[in-house]
Amino acid sequence: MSALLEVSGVTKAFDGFRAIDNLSFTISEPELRAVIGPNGAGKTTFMDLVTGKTRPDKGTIRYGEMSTDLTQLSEARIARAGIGRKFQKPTVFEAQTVRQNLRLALKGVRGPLAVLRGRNAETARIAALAEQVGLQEALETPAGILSHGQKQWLEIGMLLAQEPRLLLVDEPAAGMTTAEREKTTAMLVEAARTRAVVVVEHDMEFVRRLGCRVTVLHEGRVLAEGSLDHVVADPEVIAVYLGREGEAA
Ligand SMILES: Nc1ncnc2c1ncn2[C@@H]1O[C@H](COP(=O)(O)OP(=O)(O)OP(=O)(O)O)[C@@H](O)[C@H]1O
Repeated sequence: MSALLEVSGVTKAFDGFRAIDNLSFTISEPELRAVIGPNGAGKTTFMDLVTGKTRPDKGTIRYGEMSTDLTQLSEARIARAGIGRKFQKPTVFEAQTVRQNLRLALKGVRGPLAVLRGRNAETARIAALAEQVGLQEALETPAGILSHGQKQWLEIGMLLAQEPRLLLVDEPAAGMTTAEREKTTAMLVEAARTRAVVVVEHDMEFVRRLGCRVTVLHEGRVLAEGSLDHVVADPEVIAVYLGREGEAA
């Protein structure tokens, strides 16, 4: 395990308000990491900064062996460097089948996999991806009639087709049934065996099942980090996050 992403002293303010405030933390490769925190903690802004959608006012985001500073790269360059992002809402091509969606995703493959040629190799790769996301029985199904959970899995499959080194996933469990959540957990755990996967999630049960290191953000900074048991026992985390959720319940 070595550092793949190193966020150092990153600050981003909107109209004087610091959404990210001198944020520093590291993600290893491979690793599965959960990022949690109350509304407005800066989770989305963090992902926007890593993917180049937003530029920081200060700080660096170093990535890969060459410690490339992502804050200097365009969104397209960052994506080509192997950083994939899954937004909360699935964005699959509804009129296309699962197979066609996966085929389209493979067309955008970067690097050594671009040499993947011939129908057999492509068919095998699509079958493997479909199996990875539990859609092997649905290859000829139009994406539009998949369940919400299946659409999310298809999109995860489409991202995996791009062989990302770092995959950012925003609230994958939202709107899923319990059975779907369990399958999603297994999928993310498996994907993180060979890459870094960062999951932003509100659902604590889901985070518990991921069984990974957890980073708690609050007011744009790391409030606590460690196992879920460690962070949920932290008095500051209880005060700003768990306590608040408890009140809302
Ligand atoms: N483009 C923007 N302009 C102004 N303020 C912004 C902008 N983007 C984010 N913010 C503010 O920055 C803070 C952090 O927002 P962010 O969306 O990153 O939090 P979050 O942890 O993802 O919250 P949630 O869990 O609600 O999605 C919030 O107070 C938000 O209102």
